[in-house]
Amino acid sequence: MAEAPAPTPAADAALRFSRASVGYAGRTVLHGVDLRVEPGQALALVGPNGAGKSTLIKAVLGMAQLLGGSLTILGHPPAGARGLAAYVPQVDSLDADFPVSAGQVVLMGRYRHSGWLRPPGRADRRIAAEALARVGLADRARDRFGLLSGGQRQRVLLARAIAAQPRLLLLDEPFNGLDAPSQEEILRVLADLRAEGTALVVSTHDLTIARDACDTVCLLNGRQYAFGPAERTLSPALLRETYGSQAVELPGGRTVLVEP
Ligand SMILES: Nc1ncnc2c1ncn2[C@@H]1O[C@H](COP(=O)(O)OP(=O)(O)OP(=O)(O)O)[C@@H](O)[C@H]1O
Repeated sequence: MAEAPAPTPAADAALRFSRASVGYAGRTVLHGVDLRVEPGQALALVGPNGAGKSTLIKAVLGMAQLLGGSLTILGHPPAGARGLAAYVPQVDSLDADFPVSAGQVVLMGRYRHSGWLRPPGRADRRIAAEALARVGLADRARDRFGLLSGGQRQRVLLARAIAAQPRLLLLDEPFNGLDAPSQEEILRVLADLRAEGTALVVSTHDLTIARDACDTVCLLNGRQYAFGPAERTLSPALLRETYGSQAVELPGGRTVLVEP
């Protein structure tokens, strides 16, 4: 009798939260997080200010505490996932006066490969130069980072993360205050990275980007309100539940977010 084939173990998700609570100094700021992102998929984190979007991203990076449940990155806990994930911070969270060139910022993305004490080698410099070219800024390597436009600085930060060659890329409001060309350039690069199998987590207030550029959406406001395909999750009813009166439904069924 032919032997039954051994069951194939399910491939590890790029990111998985199971009934997770996260916070700081023992205090939970976000609970009930249950989601999964597959390689090559993009997840949008959507919720009002203070909802916990950045905290969820920081938990993946080991910068916020996991206070309950579980969290794995390609099957590893955050402490064992060094090098698998890279982070693109909000551009206005960085000191623009920091006296470094755009090329030097991107090269920082290679330090986890070369180590902080060893100077980056030729291969590191080539990978960093390719990353800068990928975001359309090959000719700006020598420009001072702080003198670039906000959109260009955001693209340099994306290049720094790409240079780290991550399997999971986390972006904290990458489109905030960006000019249209920079936004389009970033969306194009993100689509290419997904096609190569990189998983993305993007926090955003932009419902159009969440719907058009992401497969799944997680609605957050101190807890997870919904997680699932973008077209189902971005419904007027779920947005109103998450945002309260900040979510306004327009004639035609479109929902927009307004400041309180
Ligand atoms: N380092 C920290 N220590 C303690 N509490 C923090 C820390 N960072 C954020 N918080 C708190 O955690 C909660 C969630 O904040 P978080 O920055 O994750 O929200 P967010 O959804 O990213 O908001 P925004 O859209 O305004 O960036 C807030 O109440 C905030 O005050």
